[in-house]
Amino acid sequence: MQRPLIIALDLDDAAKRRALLEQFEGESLYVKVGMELFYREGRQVIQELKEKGHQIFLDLKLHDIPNTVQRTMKELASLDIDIVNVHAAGGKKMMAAAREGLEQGTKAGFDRPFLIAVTQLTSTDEETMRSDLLINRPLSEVVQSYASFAKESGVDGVVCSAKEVPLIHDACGSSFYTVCPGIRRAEDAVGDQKRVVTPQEARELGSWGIVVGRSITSAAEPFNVYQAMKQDWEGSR
Ligand SMILES: O=c1ccn([C@@H]2O[C@H](COP(=O)(O)O)[C@@H](O)[C@H]2O)c(=O)[nH]1
Repeated sequence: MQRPLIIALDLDDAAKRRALLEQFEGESLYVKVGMELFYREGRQVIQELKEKGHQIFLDLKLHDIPNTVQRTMKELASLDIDIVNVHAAGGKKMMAAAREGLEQGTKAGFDRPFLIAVTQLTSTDEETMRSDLLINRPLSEVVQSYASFAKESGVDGVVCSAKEVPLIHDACGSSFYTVCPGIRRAEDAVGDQKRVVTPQEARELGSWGIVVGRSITSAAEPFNVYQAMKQDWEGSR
C-alpha cells in the first residue's frame, strides 16, 4: 500500500466535514476519525466515509482496564475501519487485551484492523513529561521503550513523532508501523504541537504514514494544500 497522508477530520459539524470532503470529490483518501467526530456522529460516519471509498483510522486512543479495552475493541472490530488505537501507557496487558478483542470481533474472511499504540502525544515535550507526567527519563527513550512494549504485546505499530522513527526502527524493525502526527509546513502555525516536522522530513526519517489536520482543514484552499503536502511527503519514491 502507498504510505498514506491521513487527513484528520477535526471539524465543527457534519456540514463542514461534508463541505471539506466535497472539495476532494473523486479522490480516494485516508481519513482520521477522531474523538470529536466519532462522539458527535457515531457509527454512521464510518459507513458514510467508507461508501465514499475512503480508508479510516479511528483515533479513539483507548486507555482503560484490560477487560474494558478488550470488550470495546471487540465492538469496534465490527466497524469497517482500517486502523484503531490505544495508549501504550495503559500497559502491556491492556495492549494485548486490545489485540485479543480485535481478533474476537473481526468477522471470518475479513481483515483485522491494524492496532497501533500512542507512545507520547506529539503535544508533549521533555518539560511536560517531567512537570506534568512525573517521568524523569529522556522522551526519546520512553517513546522507544513504549514502542518495544507495544510490539511485545502484539500491537502492529505506534503513533509517534517522525523524529523518533529511526529509534523505533532500531528497536522494533523497519516493518513496524509508525503513524506520525505533528506535521506542519514551514509557514504553518504550530499551535499546541511540540514535536513537529515537515512532510518531507517525515519521509526522510522513514515514517510509514503522516497525519495532517489543521494545515489542511483550516486552509483557504484545502485541496491545494493537500496536493502540495502530499507531493512533499511522497517525494520521488
Ligand atoms: O500524538 C498524537 C496523537 C494524535 N494526534 C491527532 O492528530 C491530529 C493532528 O492534528 P493537527 O491539526 O495536524 O495538529 C489531531 O486529530 C490529534 O488528535 C496528535 O496530534 N498527536
